[in-house]
Formats: sequence, structure tokens, C-alpha cells
Amino acid sequence: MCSVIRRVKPIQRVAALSLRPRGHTKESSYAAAQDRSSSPGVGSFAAPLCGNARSCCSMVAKTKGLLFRQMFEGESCTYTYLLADTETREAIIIDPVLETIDRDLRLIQELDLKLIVAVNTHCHADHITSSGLMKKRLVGLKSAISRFSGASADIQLAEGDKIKFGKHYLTVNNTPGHTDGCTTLVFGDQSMAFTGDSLLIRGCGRTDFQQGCASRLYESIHTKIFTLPDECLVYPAHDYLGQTVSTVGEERRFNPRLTKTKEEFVKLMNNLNLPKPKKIDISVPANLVCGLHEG
Ligand SMILES: N[C@@H](CCC(=O)N[C@@H](CSS)C(=O)NCC(=O)O)C(=O)O
Repeated sequence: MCSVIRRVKPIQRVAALSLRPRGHTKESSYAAAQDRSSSPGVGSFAAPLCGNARSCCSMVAKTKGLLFRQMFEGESCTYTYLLADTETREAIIIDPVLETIDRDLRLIQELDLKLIVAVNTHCHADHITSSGLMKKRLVGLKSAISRFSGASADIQLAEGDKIKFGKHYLTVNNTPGHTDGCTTLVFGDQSMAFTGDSLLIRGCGRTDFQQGCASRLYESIHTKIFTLPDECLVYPAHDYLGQTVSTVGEERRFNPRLTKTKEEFVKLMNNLNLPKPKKIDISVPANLVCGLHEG
């Protein structure tokens, strides 16, 4: 079992911050929400996100000694999460996006954090990760991804591994189905789960490319996520409707896809007929090398 051992005060310097955060654009979020609300099995009652995503957050983690931030990238509708120990200042980042690297590094610098791990929940198809570029800018930073993802990274994660930062940690749960290398990262006390694209709010990751398998995804969610406590907060990698957080109990009761039988779920997922993510042909090869594809 691998574990990310606490390192002694790594010296980090944020290099060349150009401070040009990309905003959440009305056009991109609306188009994405349109994609999503036209998907069978996904509730279409919620209004698409057209304003400030930060104003929508109604539930947040409140663990003592934990700094927690949910950040949004508007073009791919991706959530990036920053977690840190408020005493040691050790931090990890989950699913960082290339377009928002300057925003993220600026925050890390302003909050005086020592970023020790950049972890991707899987090899994303819709955007390029910033984990490789972050490693070039931050001394001591390590990248991490599931060993089943086929992607290169400093830390090849396996089931049960613990990613430690100060006195906190995330446990790696393999939740394949959207891709082979999908993981759900569960905070130590099971108060939060970062579900990547496995479980979305009232939805789930598609299963029509990158080793996708609907029956595997159904099993993963039911055995690895729906077995967590009802109150466990669910933080997904994407949302196309402005939703920011859910709970395991809520998803178990109200998720329109996962409340179906396995047979119904498989049929539904195999007939979604969604358009391919616009950036899939550049994102997948780039993310197999931590986002540093030169081609
Ligand atoms: N419009 C987006 C892609 C939207 C999409 O396919 N999202 C994925 C997760 S990113 S690979 C997904 O699994 N969606 C599930 C669903 O039911 O919509 C783009 O072009 O990038």
C-alpha cells in the first residue's frame, strides 16, 4: 500500500504568475447545460448556471483544522478542489485544469500553502490537467492518478492508498466504469467524497468511450459510494447545471439513473447518444502524460 508520507517543509516557489483567471462564461455553461438537460435520465428541472457559481454553495465541509475550497472552470464545467491542513499548511489539489493554473497557484501562494500532491480522479477526456505544468512551477509537488488509468504520474494510486496532507488524508476507492482508472477519493472521516466523473449530482459519468462500461459503473457506485454514510458530502468533477454539492443519501434516493435497476441503467447508458466532448482528441493524449503533451 502506497502512502504519501508527510515531507519536511518543502520549499516551494510559485513561478511566473500571469494572473489571468478565466471566468465562467455565460455561453459555455449554457451550452453545456443544454447538453446535459437533454440527456435522458438526467433531471431537466434545474435552471442552467448563468451567474456566479460561488453563490450557489449551500453545504460545505466543516472539519476542524481543514481548509477547503471548491473552484470552477467554466469552459469544461470542471470543479477543482483544494484541501489543506491549517496547521502544517500542507495541501493537495484535486482535478486542476490547465486554463485555471494561474488562479489556483495564486490562491495557494496567497494562503501560504505547501502543495504536495496534485491528484487527478481519472484521465479526463474533456479538458487538459494542469498537474504536469504545476509540477514545473512548484518545487516538491508530486502528481498522482490511478495505476489503472494508463497515465504517467509520480504516484500510481491503488485501492486503499492514503493521500496524506498534515493530519488529514484521502482514501483511494477504485470506482471504474466511466474509465478503467476512475477513483473516488474519500476524506478520512467519510464526511466528503470526491467522486470525479463516477457519480455526478443527479447523474453519472458517461460510459461510451475510454473503456466505459455501464454495468461496472453501476456496481462501483452502489458498492463503493452508496455504502458511505448518508451525510457524506458528494463533490463531483463536473456539473453543468450550477449544482455544487450533494450527499450520498440524496443521490441514493433521487439520482434518476442510479435509482434504476442495473438492467435499466445499462440500457439507458447505452442509449444516451451524447455528442463527443469537444476536446477529447487533444485531452486524452495530453492527460496520459500529466497534461504535458507537446504534439
Ligand atoms: N459538453 C462537454 C462534454 C460533456 C460530457 O460528455 N461530460 C462527461 C464528463 S466529461 S468526459 C459526462 O460523463 N457526462 C455525463 C452526462 O450525462 O452528460 C464537452 O464537450 O466537453
